[in-house]
Amino acid sequence: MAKSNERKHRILVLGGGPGGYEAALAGAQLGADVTLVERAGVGGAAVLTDVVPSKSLIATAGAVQAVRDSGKLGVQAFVPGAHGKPVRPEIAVNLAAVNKRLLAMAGAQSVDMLRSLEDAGVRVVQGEGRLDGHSAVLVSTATGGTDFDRIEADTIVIAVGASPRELDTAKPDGERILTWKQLYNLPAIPEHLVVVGSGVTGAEFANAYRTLGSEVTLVSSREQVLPGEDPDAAAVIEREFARLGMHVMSKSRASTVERTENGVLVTLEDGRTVEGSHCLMAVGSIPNTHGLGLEEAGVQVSDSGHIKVNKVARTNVPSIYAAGDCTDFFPLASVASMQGRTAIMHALGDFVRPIDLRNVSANVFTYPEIATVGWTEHSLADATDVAKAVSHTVPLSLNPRAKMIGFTDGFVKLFAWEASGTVIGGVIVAHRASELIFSLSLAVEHRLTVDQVAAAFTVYPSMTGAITDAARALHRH
Ligand SMILES: Cc1cc2nc3c(=O)[nH]c(=O)nc-3n(C[C@H](O)[C@H](O)[C@H](O)COP(=O)(O)OP(=O)(O)OC[C@H]3O[C@@H](n4cnc5c(N)ncnc54)[C@H](O)[C@@H]3O)c2cc1C
Ligand SMILES: NC(=O)c1ccc[n+]([C@@H]2O[C@H](COP(=O)([O-])OP(=O)(O)OC[C@H]3O[C@@H](n4cnc5c(N)ncnc54)[C@H](O)[C@@H]3O)[C@@H](O)[C@H]2O)c1
Repeated sequence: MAKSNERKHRILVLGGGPGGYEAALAGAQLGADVTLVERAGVGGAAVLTDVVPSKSLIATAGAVQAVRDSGKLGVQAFVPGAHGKPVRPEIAVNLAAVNKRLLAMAGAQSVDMLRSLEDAGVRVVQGEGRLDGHSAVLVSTATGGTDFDRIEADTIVIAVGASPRELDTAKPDGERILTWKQLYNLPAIPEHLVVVGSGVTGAEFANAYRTLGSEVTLVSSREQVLPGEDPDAAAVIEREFARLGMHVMSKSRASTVERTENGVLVTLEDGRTVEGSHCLMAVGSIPNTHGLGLEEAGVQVSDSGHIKVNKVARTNVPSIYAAGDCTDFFPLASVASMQGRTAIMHALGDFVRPIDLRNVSANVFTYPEIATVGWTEHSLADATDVAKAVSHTVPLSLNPRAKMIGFTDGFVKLFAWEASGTVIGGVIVAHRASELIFSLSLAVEHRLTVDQVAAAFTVYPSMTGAITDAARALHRH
């Protein structure tokens, strides 16, 4: 903490998403003089267009799915039809109301976060920032607009996020050909949504819109959807997509997407075509680092434009740190926040723990969800100089709680070093897996052994029972 006659450490944060927000709060907490420059709204893309709206839409899809699934538990809904014959009521989703709800929620969360920053003493400047050397930022009204401020700082944290990647041959028009940021203007459920890209974004939206009532075609460039995920988990999701009646076109790349009179025409590289009413482009993101003055400031970026940072979020320029999707770390809100906080702790000489990407937990919000932490099947297969690992999978069809509540599609898979029994990773495919993975995150972070995990009590009956079952199965004499 600075004494009253000392000049405070000046921190300038560029971008108010999870990375920048957390950096600014940490700086204020440690007594620094903090300014945050944000061009759109505090909370960033995470709150305004990406995580919050998408997970709220998915919550609505989950409610629809729960009503549909309730039949399995003996719940029936009938209304009297013609001649008193009972008929099943249809589920109707009012997308305009859903979108209104989620955009209002995102806006309110952004305002709450702005207030928290201001209450903490952070100065928030609305404008577009770019570096002016390695210890100042120029702020303008917009890209190419009028500069109205120049702010000097001892430490700069760049947390400018990323934007949807656009293909020249499939330009989004905001009406029929859409990025995920433009989905929330849809007045009604699209009749037939063609989703291009089967990464996490594509899979989550394809699942949600299918459940909400759209016909959905998923154009997937790979053999299996969700190529970055555990192959057994991706297989469960593919089965679920098939059960939902989604058309998944594997090993198919879209080459062009065009408007037709009433919809869209997607042409694949092999010449096949798919017609739909709308197309969602989910082909990845590009970092918002162009035109930021990084090169002039001497900051190293990768070929893809991501800022290179170390485990304490520092770039090669000592006064400049970077956090979140604009860096070469994992593009997750949780990682962005951790990097933002770590950057400030390091810059101000506080206790800092380098970020270990190996321990990050993540979740794909499909139905069922896929939650992961630590080493995966892919990373173990790619690593050459590591000890031998073992794994055990418990299908949820064997778990009493899963059977009772009717969610048996999924499993718990645990990875451990064979010699020591240390838990090194896990995959949970289950309803609300995101809420179950934390116990495995603790085990991985604190290097618990399978026997230590197995020794903890779980509630009977519970889904977490499958975690201790898997740990018990990995016991070595
Ligand atoms: C559809 C979708 C769903 C997702 N769901 C999840 C999820 O469930 N969980 C999860 O952990 N992650 C999720 N992610 C990833 C998550 O959104 C990102 O990892 C997160 O937003 C990164 O935070 P950030 O701070 O780096 O950037 P952002 O949230 O992108 O914020 C960057 C901010 O910087 C501002 N900015 C940019 N350039 C400038 C400039 N020159 N001057 C001033 N301000 C500027 C922007 O306006 C923006 O507000 C999802 C991503 C997508 C696309
Ligand atoms: N639940 C979450 O936490 C969540 C949700 C969404 C995104 N994210 C984050 O965002 C990251 C990026 O995910 P993403 O899905 O947006 O991008 P991605 O880059 O992971 O996936 C894009 C996919 O599109 C495919 N593709 C590219 N061009 C294509 C074409 N012409 N035709 C067909 N397919 C094509 C690529 O092969 C790739 O599989 C994730 O790794 C994750 O970290 C997280």
